[in-house]
Amino acid sequence: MALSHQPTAQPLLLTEFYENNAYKSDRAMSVVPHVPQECESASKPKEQHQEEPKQKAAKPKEKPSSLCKTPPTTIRSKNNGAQFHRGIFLGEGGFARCFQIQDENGNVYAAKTIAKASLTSAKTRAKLLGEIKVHQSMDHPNIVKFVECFEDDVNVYILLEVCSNKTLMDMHRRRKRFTEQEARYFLIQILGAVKYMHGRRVIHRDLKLGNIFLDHGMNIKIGDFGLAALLLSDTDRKKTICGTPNYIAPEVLFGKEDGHSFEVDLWSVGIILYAMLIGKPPFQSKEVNLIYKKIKAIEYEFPAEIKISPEAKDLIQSLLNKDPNARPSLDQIADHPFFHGEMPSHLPSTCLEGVPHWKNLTPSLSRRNYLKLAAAAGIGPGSGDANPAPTSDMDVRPRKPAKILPECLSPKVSATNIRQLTEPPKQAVTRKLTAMVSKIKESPNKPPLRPLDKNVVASGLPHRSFTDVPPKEEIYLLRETIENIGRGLAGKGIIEASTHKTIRGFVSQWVDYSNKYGMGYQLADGCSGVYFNDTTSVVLSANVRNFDYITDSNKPWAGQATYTLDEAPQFLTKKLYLVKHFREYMMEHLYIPERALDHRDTSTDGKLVYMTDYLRTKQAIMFRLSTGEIQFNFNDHHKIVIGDAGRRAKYIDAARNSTELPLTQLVHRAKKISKLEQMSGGTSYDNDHLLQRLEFIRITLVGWYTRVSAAQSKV
Ligand SMILES: Nc1ncnc2c1ncn2[C@@H]1O[C@H](COP(=O)(O)OP(=O)(O)OP(=O)(O)O)[C@@H](O)[C@H]1O
Repeated sequence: MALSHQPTAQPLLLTEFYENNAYKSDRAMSVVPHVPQECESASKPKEQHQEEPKQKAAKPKEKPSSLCKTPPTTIRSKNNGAQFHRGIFLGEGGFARCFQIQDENGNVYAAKTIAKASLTSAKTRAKLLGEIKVHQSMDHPNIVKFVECFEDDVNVYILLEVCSNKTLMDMHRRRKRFTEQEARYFLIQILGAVKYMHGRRVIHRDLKLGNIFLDHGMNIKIGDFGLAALLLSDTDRKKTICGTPNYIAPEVLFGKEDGHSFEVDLWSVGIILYAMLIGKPPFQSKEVNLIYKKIKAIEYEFPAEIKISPEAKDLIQSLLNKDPNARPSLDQIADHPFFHGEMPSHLPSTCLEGVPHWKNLTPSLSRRNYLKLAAAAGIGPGSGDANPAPTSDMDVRPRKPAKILPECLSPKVSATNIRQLTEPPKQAVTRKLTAMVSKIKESPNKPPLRPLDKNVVASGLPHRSFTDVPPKEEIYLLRETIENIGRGLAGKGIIEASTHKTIRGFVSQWVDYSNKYGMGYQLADGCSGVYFNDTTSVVLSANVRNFDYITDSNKPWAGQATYTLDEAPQFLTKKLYLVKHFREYMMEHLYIPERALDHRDTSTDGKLVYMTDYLRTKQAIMFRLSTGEIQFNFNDHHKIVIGDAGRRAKYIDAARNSTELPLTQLVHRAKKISKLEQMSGGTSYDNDHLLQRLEFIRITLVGWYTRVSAAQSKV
């Protein structure tokens, strides 16, 4: 029976099982066990800018997250029977693995997945329940949205909004330092979120670059409430020593008697600002005990070689004050002269990779941007008192209606129960196959998403030449399977289920220089591009006046920014040069009159079409385009483009005769030709091998789908 958690008249109490009790989880080293007052414990941190130096560990312990196996493609909630389609792997922490997940309405979420096998202790379960309850009660534009949580036989899933640009830590690793404009932009949103939390009496206690996520629009989303604490009253103090060494406030480490309160988050904000501008946290050291010694003595410096404004220095110094009560309040921080500097209205996703440049950020425009951002985050002028305390218990109860929480988190569940729950059902594989087959029989229009060809599943690569005639029993599945794979890939965010009913993109020429740079191509609309080996792309418009730069080209969260050639950022000089070079080469050596084919201009929505992936096999080369279309160029110059998630096809024969039609019709035509071939004694009727080509496409897509799935589940 599911355990229902009704809101009670009591304030939400974050389970404090670890108060005065060292928390021994390996989880991301966010908790420092038994930090001695004089810091005698020593351990070896990571070499560079580590957020989480290693604890003193007598024997290496497996991370609880390693118990979390990749969930099945279709996840069924035990709570209400809802089904979700599992997508790509997003990341791993100490406790959880995170996957993209899609519900039946097509909504995509990040599913923080925790293996039930890692929840054998009552403390761990209580801790997770605490995290869920606190996070569930949060509703702020700069806090990761909590959607719901549920369980299946093996895992607990926490559904969150997807933060497609990962964390500030990931961006920091690539960039090393941020500009003051970026730091200002991020900081105002962080302050707004922290003010909101504190207003609801929640201390985060683990604010750090790695727990600050970025959504697709480069907006801050604070996440991971695993160490959050709720203060029950104004005089309530917390005494647990917890946090991440580089970010931990002195009163947490050394104020055991007095405990700590909201101000620990302000300290972490100071560390975050320093790290964003200087490139590493202020007290970083190779030894954890040295970090603590430096924190105790507030021993840090501003390296002379790194230029930062006196306002930034002043703000950092005021936040890194040993006396928690002397630290400025959140609204005072937002009012600091540091925020009088240049403030952009938004950040382009290209700043994930390189230093952005702004033109004309005048003081009045910056002020307007600041006011707008501050208002949206609920901080700064006119946003009310700093840290408004809730006046009644109501304020700290979950906002959302009562939810059914995972049964396995009930205090009544024992470790043995959990183990029983997590044991894999016997003969699961056989059952899955049987179910798959009967599903095909019962519902020929809705075959399952799994590949059907066992050899392909095993090798992940096509194993047949397209001139082989496919076995009869496979033919009837052809259309359904292509459509199906299309849908599967669309579900994984790999191709779009297009709203365009016609095929738009078409690669007219290509040059494979992937041993050094990448795949160069020219599209039928006259644009030229290179898919670089680092998965970024640059596409040049047909008139060679502007270009688009794409990060993570092969990912659903690819970032695309447009520049004119005159304003090309410096970090793109080399890539731009290569694109022009490839273009000239293709124009000079490869020009073939493919453009005579009737292709529409694909760049009408302002963004240029680009290649998102490619695959070469012995018989064909396959290109995937940002329009969601997949093009197959066979070695004998026949081409087939599959679009609209497998519902539409364009067929171009060797003489460049082009036909575009629903895939069903192409399959029908192919079957007819095949029949005629058989009637004419098995010899080729028109040399098109159309059915075989489609079968080749099906198998390649199956193989590709399998490889992508395997790569995404490689954990
Ligand atoms: N909302 C999200 N959107 C995108 N990716 C996410 C999201 N939440 C988590 N991730 C990814 O999953 C990883 C693990 O998540 P998270 O850090 O919350 O797990 P954890 O085990 O609780 O972490 P920790 O060890 O810090 O306690 C993150 O580092 C990130 O890469």
